[in-house]
Amino acid sequence: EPKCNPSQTHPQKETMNLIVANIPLCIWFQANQRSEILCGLCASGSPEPLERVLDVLLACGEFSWEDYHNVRVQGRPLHANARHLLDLVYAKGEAACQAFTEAIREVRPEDPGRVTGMLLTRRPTLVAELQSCMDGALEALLESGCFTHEDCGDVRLPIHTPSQQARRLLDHTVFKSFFTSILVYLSITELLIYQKKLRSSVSAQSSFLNTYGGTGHMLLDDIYTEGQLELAQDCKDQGHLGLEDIIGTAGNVNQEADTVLISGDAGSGKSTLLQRLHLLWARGATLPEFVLLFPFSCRKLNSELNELSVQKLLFHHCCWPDRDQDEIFRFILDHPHLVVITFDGLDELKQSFSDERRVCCPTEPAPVHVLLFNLLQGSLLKGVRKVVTSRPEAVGSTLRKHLRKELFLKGFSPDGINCFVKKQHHDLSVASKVLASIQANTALFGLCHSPVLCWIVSQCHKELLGCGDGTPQTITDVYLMILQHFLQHQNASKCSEGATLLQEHLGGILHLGQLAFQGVEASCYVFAGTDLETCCVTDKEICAGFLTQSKEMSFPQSLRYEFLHVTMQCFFAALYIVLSNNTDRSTVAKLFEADFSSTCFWSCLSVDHRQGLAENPNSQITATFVSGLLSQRHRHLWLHCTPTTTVEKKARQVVRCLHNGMQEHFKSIPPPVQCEKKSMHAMPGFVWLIKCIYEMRESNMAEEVLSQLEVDHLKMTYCNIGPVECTALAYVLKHLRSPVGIELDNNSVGDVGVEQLLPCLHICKSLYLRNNNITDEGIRKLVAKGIQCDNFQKIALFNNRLTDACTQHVSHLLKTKQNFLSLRFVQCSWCVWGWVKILITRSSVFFGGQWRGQRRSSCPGQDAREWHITGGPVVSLASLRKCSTLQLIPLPLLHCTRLTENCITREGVDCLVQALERNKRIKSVWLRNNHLSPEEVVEMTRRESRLIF
Ligand SMILES: Nc1ncnc2c1ncn2[C@@H]1O[C@H](COP(=O)(O)OP(=O)(O)OP(=O)(O)O)[C@@H](O)[C@H]1O
Repeated sequence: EPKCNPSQTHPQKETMNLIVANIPLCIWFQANQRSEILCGLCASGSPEPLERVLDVLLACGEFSWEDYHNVRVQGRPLHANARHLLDLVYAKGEAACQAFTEAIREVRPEDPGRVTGMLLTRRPTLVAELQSCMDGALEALLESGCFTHEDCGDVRLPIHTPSQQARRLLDHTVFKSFFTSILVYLSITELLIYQKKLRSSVSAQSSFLNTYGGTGHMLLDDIYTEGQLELAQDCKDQGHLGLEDIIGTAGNVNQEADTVLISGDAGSGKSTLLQRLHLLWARGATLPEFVLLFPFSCRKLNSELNELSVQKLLFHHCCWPDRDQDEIFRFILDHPHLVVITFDGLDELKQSFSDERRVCCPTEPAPVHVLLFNLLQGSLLKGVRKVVTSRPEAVGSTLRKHLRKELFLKGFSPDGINCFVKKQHHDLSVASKVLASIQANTALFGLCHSPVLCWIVSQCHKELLGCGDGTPQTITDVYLMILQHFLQHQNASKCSEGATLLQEHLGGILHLGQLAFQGVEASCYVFAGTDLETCCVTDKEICAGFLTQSKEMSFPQSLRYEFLHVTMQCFFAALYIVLSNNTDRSTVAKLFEADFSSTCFWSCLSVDHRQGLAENPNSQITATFVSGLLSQRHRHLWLHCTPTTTVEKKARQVVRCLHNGMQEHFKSIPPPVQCEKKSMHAMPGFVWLIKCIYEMRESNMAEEVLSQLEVDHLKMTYCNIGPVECTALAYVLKHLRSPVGIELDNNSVGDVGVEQLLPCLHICKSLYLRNNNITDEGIRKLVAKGIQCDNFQKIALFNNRLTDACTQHVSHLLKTKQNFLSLRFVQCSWCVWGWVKILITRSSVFFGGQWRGQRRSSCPGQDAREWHITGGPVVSLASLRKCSTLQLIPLPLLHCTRLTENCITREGVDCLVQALERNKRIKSVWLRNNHLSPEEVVEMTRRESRLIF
């Protein structure tokens, strides 16, 4: 066996260096490195590193189950298993070696020699130290699962003296995992005590949900509902992602980077997701491999004006070690991969990300944002895993290059909405009424995909159930509902509504509005008592429900407040803009300036002031609310609050801004290249303007704004379009004068979004919905409407969640709509019979990559050769020779091996020959091992030389 001397430089580190040095992998695998890799995999005595490498190799497909079992032979010594693994990897060639090195990087095993070595060299001192903390050490080992009760009993045997017990414990540790060694190490230092303190403080901070602050406490455990978390990169078959995947290996794109980004829209649940992660870590229920977790909120970091070192930042802002600060920090520096730091709400930081100022020394003080940026880049605390959340608008390319991976949080799924409402209302009859009311209004159902809106809607169930036909349609409607809800709470005895209610509370609304407005202006979301005084916010207004006390660790003495949610702050800022006479006349215009860097308040700042400051996505949300509040539908509410002429003037300003904003986009459309269609590639700002127009819900205005849009094709790929945006798009685009192609690939349209798009299907020539999480139900609704729309002639649905069940709708569409031109499906989970059903209908159908898709999705674990494409289906394939555009035949058949071993009979080959007569593009068709006699093979080869038997 190779000798593993813990005091030497660790072989795994060497391995890493080699990988970095890019030595050809096969050479690297040859004998001279072998013993070092072996030692790296086995030095801890635990099979864990080897097993984790195997997990990665299995997951990436380099190893089959057979390989796995060949390596992991129970009862065989660990070194023998590891040797077998190396042999196998080497035998498999370069690709496997590559995957193996990646796997080692993924697993990045701790330097076990270092810790076990430390236990060895410090053995005499440890024996002495352990005697005084034996109980704590055993408790921790038992709790973590590293020791069993028998192990503890063995250590504790009464025949042993205390020093013998300590020695026994150390002896046991040598044969256990690396984590056991770490725990023993923690036990004799202050670390274990610090970890406990940190866990309990993280648990205390994350047990309750903030939004319920003013309306009663809600335990996170009782209300947490899983949201839809997806990898940003186009990862096929990624399936459902959970909390552990945030740090897990799935979707890693830059192995050298430490930072994972979770992006999502306002209210999509990013903070709540992190809160859940913190709570579960504090309980030891997730990320057990991380010894310390430090949670930060960027919103709160804004108020730290002193320069700090990283050590101070961690200890001062998260949890203060009562003793041995330096030793604990040393542990963090020495074992970075056992530590996670989370930063919630990067978009709320006053400064935008920059990698210009480098700080590499952990004791060097620097402004907090500089520390944060250096942590994210890995210049500080390299190896510590960082998880950061942000709105997508606030993430630029400079940060992206430092990301290990990016995940998108897309709010609740339809099932999630169901589950959340039931958790919110224990009375089942109320829950079902609320759900029925939400489902009856598809616009509202779309809105409820956003957790914050779902929370408001279900919080205001009385208002919701009492509003008859007038249920909320827009985001502004939902926020007006909660405004009314809280105001009515204050009016317990009186029963005023609408305009009267607002008039009665105008003073309070303006005070809170001013606070919110100034906050949005200055990217300030936490308010001190003095801020409240400046805006004359009274105690009664504080208790009205819109504000909640901030859980600020660094200012425990002084009370600080936040709005229930930042979108609530934007709503109050919008109310202030609409109702106050004290705002600048140009406020509305500035709010709508389309270019983000010159939006709103941003442009009020001098250039010097702007430098380094973050852009403010909350201005756009405020602008959306201003549009809604100034719409015709809501103007009656302000009758008694502010002169009608002022409101009308502001409304005209909004309309003008929207009009101008759209014109800017239209002007950016390049003239069409010869023979190509005129196409507009919309930016997220365009979608935002569409949402503002929808909030106003004024048909004339929408029609007028769109009258100047002359394009054949509207491309809105990667624009973060979900059901809410689809509602707005359909409302606005239905006013287009001539039919267009609408490309919505790579968004989160889903079935609910598809339903929302139906009102504009009549002006839609083609609809591209690739990669949009659409199921058969969505297709059913799309087809039902599509067959009534003359212009609708083309649909692309690659990479959705379609099964065989939807093929009947597709064939119905093809049969019913004689003018349907093109249907594009790739990577759908259809089995071959589903395809056949469509194939036998008429049309030009593009089936590129279909076989691959089937193999991956609908027949997991099966090879294409196992499909039974018998004579019947081939007849159907052949029948397609009558089609006008024969795009489909060449593609699947070009991969000719695909028809090998498919039980094809003479009848099938006959049809194939006829089809091939019309198709000269196919060079060869492999038909080996089908159901043909030797005579039939000879005959067919004579008839068609491209057939290979
Ligand atoms: N997974 C969830 N389960 C239950 N409720 C949730 C969940 N996610 C969000 N919510 C509700 O929605 C509210 C807003 O969510 P959260 O603050 O997490 O969104 P966010 O994406 O961080 O928003 P922002 O970007 O504006 O900070 C929460 O306070 C909570 O009431």
